[in-house]
Formats: sequence, C-alpha cells, structure tokens
Amino acid sequence: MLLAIDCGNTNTVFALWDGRRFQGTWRIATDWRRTADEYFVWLSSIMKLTQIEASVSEVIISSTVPRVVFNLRVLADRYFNCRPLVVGKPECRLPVAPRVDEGTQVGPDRLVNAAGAFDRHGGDLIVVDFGTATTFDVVDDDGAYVGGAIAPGVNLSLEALHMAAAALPHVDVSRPSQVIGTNTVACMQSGIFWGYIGLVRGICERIRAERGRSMRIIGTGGLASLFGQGDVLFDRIEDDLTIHGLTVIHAFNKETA
Ligand SMILES: Nc1ncnc2c1ncn2[C@@H]1O[C@H](COP(=O)(O)OP(=O)(O)OP(=O)(O)O)[C@@H](O)[C@H]1O
Ligand SMILES: CC(C)(CO)[C@@H](O)C(=O)NCCC(=O)O
Ligand SMILES: [K+]
Repeated sequence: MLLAIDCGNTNTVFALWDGRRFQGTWRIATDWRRTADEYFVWLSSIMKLTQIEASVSEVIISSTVPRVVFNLRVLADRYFNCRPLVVGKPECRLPVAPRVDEGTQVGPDRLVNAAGAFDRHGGDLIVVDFGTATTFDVVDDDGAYVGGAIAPGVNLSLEALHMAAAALPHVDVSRPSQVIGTNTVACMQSGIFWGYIGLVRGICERIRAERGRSMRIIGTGGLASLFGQGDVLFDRIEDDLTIHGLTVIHAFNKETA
C-alpha cells in the first residue's frame, strides 16, 4: 500500500492509498524535530485505533518544509523498507513539466495540486489552496503549472492582527452574517472573511483576464468550503486534492519507470 505524505508549514497529512481509495487520512502538526520513531509510533497506534491493518510498501512525500524530509526518509527506510519518492527531487518526475522562471523552486504542494486537478478536470484551471498561505496555482491546457499567486493565509492574517495590535484579541475565522461589525471580534471577522472573498474573486478574475480565456476554479484546503459559502467562488471544492495529486504523481513514476 502507498503512504502519501503532504507536509505543509502548519500541518502534515498522512494518507493510506490502496490503489482504489483512501483507507484513512491522519493529520499531525508539522514539527521538523519529530523523529522517524515518533512518526511510526503515532501512525501505527492511530491505525490500530481506527482498525486499519495495512502494510506500507511505498511512500511519496511532498514537503514545503525542507528540513522535515530527512526524518520522513528515515521513516520510509527503517519502518517500511523503501526509498520514498520526494516531489521536487530530480528522481521524481512530473506528468508535465512546470513552465516558470529558471531557478524557481516552486512549492511542491502547488505542483502536486496542479497534477491532481489536471487529472480530475483537464486543463485551464485555477487551484485556490487555503493553507498556511493562500495560493493560486494556474494550470495550462496541457496540465503544466505555469505560475500563480501567493497571499498570506487566513489564519496567518488573523494572527498577525492579534500580534501587532494590543487591543485586538485572538479570534477564529468564521462567516459573519453582516459586513458591518458592531463589536471588535465581529469587525475582525468581517475584515478577514469578506476581505478574502474579495481577494479570491479579484485574483481569479485578473488571472482569467490575463490569459484571455475561461478557466475553472477548484478550491481546496480546510477553509475552502467556509469561503465557498460566502460567494460563488469555486466551480468545485475538493478537500483531498493534494493527496490525490500525490497518488497521480506516484502512479506516473511507476508507469514510466
Ligand atoms: N470550518 C473551519 N473553521 C475554521 N478552521 C477550519 C475549518 N475547517 C478547517 N479549518 C482549519 O483550516 C486550516 C487549513 O487547513 P489545511 O489543511 O488546508 O492547511 P494547513 O494545515 O493549515 O496549512 P498547511 O497545509 O500549509 O500546513 C487548518 O488549520 C484547519 O484546522
Ligand atoms: C507558498 C507555500 C508556503 C504554500 O504552502 C509553498 O508552496 C512554498 O513554500 N512555495 C515556495 C515558493 C513558490 O511556490 O513559488
Ligand atoms: K495544504
């Protein structure tokens, strides 16, 4: 079975893929100090608790945090007896090469999103991912990642307000019923929620105009459905897009080995 690992700056998702469906997906806070032994204890106990019996024989990793890759490699080697495929490394081929400025190190999660979205929907797409950062990944008609935009993540923006302004509390993102807040928390929630609605709408419109053609918009990441309730932003919302992309890239590398 394939273990797909999507390591973001905030959270890391482990997903077990049996070739047809995901047997389970589990999430742990990203911490580069976590050792292979710690990952294994956590993973094997959560699998036992959820009554999933699986023998992992292959591993694929996408990591936006370079220093966690070492211990994830040790995990694959020591406990699953395999060499992992690491997205962004030369030995891991992509179905379609990205077209960006030479020397650019595109975030592996963005390349994986592009591959996953193209596999499901074909070309001419914008993937909007609400993670630590809010990213826009533009997928050309042949499936190539051709760039996009990086904006601060929703939770990061809320945290920045709280950190920088003495009178602003920590608040969670939510959808306020009104735009005009009548207390501090409601004002902050309005600014973030309706502000991001405008940001996503505006960037997608400009991307479409710049390319001069219609493009479908796929939302992903934990907050996509919340923002999808505020306005018609997305043609589709797919929470599993990144891990799906990992299975696509893994299959491609196997087929073309
Ligand atoms: N309905 C919701 N309301 C508030 N927060 C939510 C909701 N659904 C998911 N979240 C949170 O949204 C955040 C985004 O999750 P996601 O997995 O997309 O990215 P992340 O783990 O924060 O970032 P990264 O992948 O960059 O590490 C998470 O912190 C998650 O707990
Ligand atoms: C933008 C993030 C942090 C989003 O996870 C990640 O994709 C990343 O670190 N990217 C590197 C720069 C780039 O994608 O162009
Ligand atoms: K993510």
